[in-house]
Amino acid sequence: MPTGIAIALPDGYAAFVHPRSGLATRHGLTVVNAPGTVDAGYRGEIKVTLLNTDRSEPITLRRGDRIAQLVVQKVERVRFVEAERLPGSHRGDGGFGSSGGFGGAGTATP
Ligand SMILES: O=c1ccn([C@H]2C[C@H](O)[C@@H](COP(=O)(O)OP(=O)(O)OP(=O)(O)O)O2)c(=O)[nH]1
Repeated sequence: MPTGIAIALPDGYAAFVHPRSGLATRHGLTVVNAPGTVDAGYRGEIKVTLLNTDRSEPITLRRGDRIAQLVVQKVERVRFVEAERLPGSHRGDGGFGSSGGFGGAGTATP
């Protein structure tokens, strides 16, 4: 969805295109690539990749509708350093779902 908006962010910042909770909750409308990343050097039009997840109800959008929200944040520049091993942590290498927290069928954890 075109927005008609172009911005020039200072170096060291990025903007993130987030869905709006109200549209998501009431209409199932979300942003596919949420959050969309707008790089500091980008000078084109900001576009919003909307997805209507409601398979039964179409949604009509009109010019001026507030379809997303833009969050501007400072971002760190990092330098990666190769290491033989990483410092320990409570989680360790436990991956997706390893910390529990929901009672999916047959996967209950104490
Ligand atoms: O929701 C979004 C996400 C990105 N952009 C614009 C700004 C961003 O700077 C540019 C590229 O986005 P991104 O870096 O996510 O794209 P990519 O798929 O990694 O390709 P590339 O960086 O090669 O363009 O597209 C939008 O307008 N809306």
